[in-house]
Amino acid sequence: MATFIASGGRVWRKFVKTFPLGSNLSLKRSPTSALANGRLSSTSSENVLVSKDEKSGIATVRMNNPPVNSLNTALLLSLRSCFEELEKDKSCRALILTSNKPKVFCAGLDILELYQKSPDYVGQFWEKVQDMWLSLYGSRLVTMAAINGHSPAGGCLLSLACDYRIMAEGNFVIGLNETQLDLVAPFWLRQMMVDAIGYRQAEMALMVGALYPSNKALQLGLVDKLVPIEDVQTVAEEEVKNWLKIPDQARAITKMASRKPLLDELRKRKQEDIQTFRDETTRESVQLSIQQYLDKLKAKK
Ligand SMILES: CCCCCCCCCC/C=C\CC(=O)SCCNC(=O)CCNC(=O)[C@H](O)C(C)(C)COP(=O)(O)OP(=O)(O)OC[C@H]1O[C@@H](n2cnc3c(N)ncnc32)[C@H](O)[C@@H]1OP(=O)(O)O
Repeated sequence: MATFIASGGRVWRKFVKTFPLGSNLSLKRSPTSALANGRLSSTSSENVLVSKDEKSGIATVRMNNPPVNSLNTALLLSLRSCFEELEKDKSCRALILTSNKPKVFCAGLDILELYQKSPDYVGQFWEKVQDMWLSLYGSRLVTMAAINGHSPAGGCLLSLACDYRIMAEGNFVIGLNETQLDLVAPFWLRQMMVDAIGYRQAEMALMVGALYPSNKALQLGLVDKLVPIEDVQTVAEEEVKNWLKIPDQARAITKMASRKPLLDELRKRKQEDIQTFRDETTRESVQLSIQQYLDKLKAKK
């Protein structure tokens, strides 16, 4: 269903569309955004909320998968559908990725999707991670991560796939802590880390599974800007507008020129990457580490 809503001088396109596994993509206003002056509608089952300002062509994509936006199958499918939908939309020029629940941007992969599942299941799950990443990292749009909270592991993956990262100041962490779960970040994730912070720092960070507080992440270049949490969205919108002063075509071609080798490499090695993931995550010792990690998370309370 698609309707157009005119409000406050801007035209809002609103539609609610059902994606596989019952996840929804809806275009609606965000409660805190300066771009937001459309009509608000919501249902509790929506795991991705999207608002798009037709005039500027800036879309805000809010992950809405309580409590911590862990990337389960449904959220991965919704994110991919959403990125592809915006990619096809000729009037869309930029995408801001953020969390609908401040304080946690994304807790990474849903660990339960990796625990006590069949090799086929985890293989299919991993392909959804790959496909979501291919659509975000390979996007022609300006992509901005508005990291309004913790961003470990898969949350860091999402952030690194964007063109620019703005993070909330304070006691929030970001990084690739895979080794702490006895997991090994795949080559395409490791490469993004190297590209962001350089070989030596990435090598150390990946080996020890480091999670950095936001000020250290800024110092390393893992994020590009730190702002108070309440300003993350506004500053992201301002930053996007600066980027949009550059002609889209030249910017997008330049982006593709630098990202194509890694995109092509994953496309070529997709099945091998899935096989590795299947074999490793279902290994008994890794299952035990995942179980211990889950227990640790629960015991936190
Ligand atoms: C050669 C070998 C190749 C092998 C291939 C391996 C491939 C590697 C894949 C690489 C990519 C990504 C890997 C991952 O993303 S793994 C996930 C890692 N994530 C984390 O370590 C984060 C864990 N969570 C936290 O640290 C905290 O939750 C938080 C994000 C800091 C938020 O803290 P909070 O205090 O606000 O919330 P908290 O009480 O901890 O959590 C609330 C409930 O949510 C549950 N939960 C948290 N995170 C996850 C998660 N990632 N998956 C599933 N469930 C999660 C938590 O247990 C609480 O549940 P409950 O309320 O107690 O029931």
